[in-house]
Amino acid sequence: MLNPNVGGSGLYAITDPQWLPDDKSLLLGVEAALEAGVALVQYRDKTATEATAYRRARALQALCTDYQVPLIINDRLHLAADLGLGVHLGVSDASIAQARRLLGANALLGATCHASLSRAQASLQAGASYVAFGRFFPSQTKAEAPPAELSLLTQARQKLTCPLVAIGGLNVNNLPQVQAAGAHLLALSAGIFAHTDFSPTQIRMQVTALNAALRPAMPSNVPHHL
Ligand SMILES: Cc1ncc(COP(=O)(O)OP(=O)(O)O)c(N)n1
Ligand SMILES: Cc1ncsc1CCOP(=O)(O)O
Ligand SMILES: [Mg+2]
Repeated sequence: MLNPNVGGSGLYAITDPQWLPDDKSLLLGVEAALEAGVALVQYRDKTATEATAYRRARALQALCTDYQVPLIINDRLHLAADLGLGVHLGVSDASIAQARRLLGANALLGATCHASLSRAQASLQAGASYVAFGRFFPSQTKAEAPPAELSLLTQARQKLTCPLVAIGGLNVNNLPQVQAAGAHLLALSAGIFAHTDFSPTQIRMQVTALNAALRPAMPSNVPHHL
């Protein structure tokens, strides 16, 4: 279920060790985002060892459970399986079909589709719960991510009935146009967590400002699949 605080169309907070480098900043940062209202959290950490990733994911799982917000693991399918969590997979990761088999019918499975509607359709056929397009703007977190045009979201909205995630360089200024183009979920990493001096207060204020920039969801905007 999506967080009712954000009415079914909301923020998807993605962690990154660039912005949240240790256990303490990760947990305080994500808790601040949860307090201010995010619909989904993704634990994305390319550099942690398996043991560290397990410890951090376990702690995030407890935190997200308290706030009744789903936690999704990036890339690490077996970690997701060990903890009974969902997973987000890209073109170079494990396949959606394999993840669906391993994680079962109820797991949240996200698929990166860059700028490809046909990849989105194939991912949904294979069992994805949502599809993610982008990057739509230059990203500090992942500068090399392939670009996509906002009109793709409008086309996807006409062709697909699943929740649509937009990612890449989103911020309080461009959020309204990304939502207006058709995104249900707005995925941000730097736009939530990157600050010169780490501060949960800043993160809380940032998420509050992002939510204020979002138009309330109309009933037809609410994705029913999450
Ligand atoms: C919500 C969301 N969308 C896209 C991505 C990117 O996934 P991927 O292409 O596998 O790249 P990495 O994140 O693994 O670098 C994502 N993580 N989340
Ligand atoms: C993982 C990923 N995939 C495409 S852009 C991106 C990073 C998103 O982070 P930011 O919101 O900081 O651009
Ligand atoms: Mg990946």
